[in-house]
Amino acid sequence: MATRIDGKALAAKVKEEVAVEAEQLSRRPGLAVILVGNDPASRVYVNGKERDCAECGFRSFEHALPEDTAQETLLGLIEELNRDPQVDGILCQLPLPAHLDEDAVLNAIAPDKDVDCFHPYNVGRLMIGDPVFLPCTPAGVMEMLREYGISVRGKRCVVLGRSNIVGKPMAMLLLQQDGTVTVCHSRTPDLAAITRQADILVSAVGRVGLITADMVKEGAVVIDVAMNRNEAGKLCGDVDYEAVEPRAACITPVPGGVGPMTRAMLMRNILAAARRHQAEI
Ligand SMILES: Nc1nc2c(c(=O)[nH]1)N[C@@H](CN(C=O)c1ccc(C(=O)N[C@@H](CCC(=O)O)C(=O)O)cc1)CN2
Repeated sequence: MATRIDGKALAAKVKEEVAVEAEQLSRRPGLAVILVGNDPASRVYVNGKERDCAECGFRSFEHALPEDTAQETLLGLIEELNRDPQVDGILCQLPLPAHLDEDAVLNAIAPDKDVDCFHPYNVGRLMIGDPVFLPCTPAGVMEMLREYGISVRGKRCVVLGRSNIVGKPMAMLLLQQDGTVTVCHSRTPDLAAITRQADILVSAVGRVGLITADMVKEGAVVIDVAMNRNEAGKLCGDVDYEAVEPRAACITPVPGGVGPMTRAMLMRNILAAARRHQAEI
């Protein structure tokens, strides 16, 4: 039977640590959250982040904008928040409505307030191994591996998905801890032949039931980053949990795995931003 990696419990522990450290600061850290439009899932995630902020003793400033918000309006708000000394971190909830230029929006956030670690400057710093912030979802995965005593060094790591938010930075963090990393994507032929070699398998594709038992090596660590809804509308990842669990050494559930860790790592980044801002004054 595999060890179930409990992201919910670990996230609670991380947030408690962040709250204790935040008490040492001379000013409460502040997060500005921008939500454009009416996507119900985004509303749930934003509410969750605001709750996390309260638990950690942070302030949160919500900016909910209508679906038809113009690009210039959004960029104007970000400029204001970049200058606001009460705001340590700025987060623009994704996805944005289709008429908005996501790259231009993310690039407008000041790198020292970019607690999602999406700005090209911060992505570059991550690439060269000198990060300002760690990207929340991949950092959450690394924290889970560390907490459960899973060393990456010398391991064959396979990452499924090549998004800028998860797949690419995930591969980079595994590489920086001396993993031998392969990134697979929609054009990868014979996916199963590669996933079967993985000591650590990270799936971030977004397809229900993608990872079946025959694709997993006996004793592998299986990390499911995806958040899908199955036919019954139930939240699930890419991994067929019931089938894969008996083959794995360790496995993350969905929900209760990587998702809560993403939020906890965001709190760490806000704390780090606030510390830096307060040291500058
Ligand atoms: N600006 C950002 N936008 C988005 C990000 C992000 O990191 N920054 N990631 C995702 C959504 N996301 C955070 O924003 C996120 C999604 C889900 C969870 C989570 O805790 N999931 C729970 C289940 C929640 C539920 O019941 O619906 C779990 O897995 O247990 C956290 C963060 C896209 N946008």
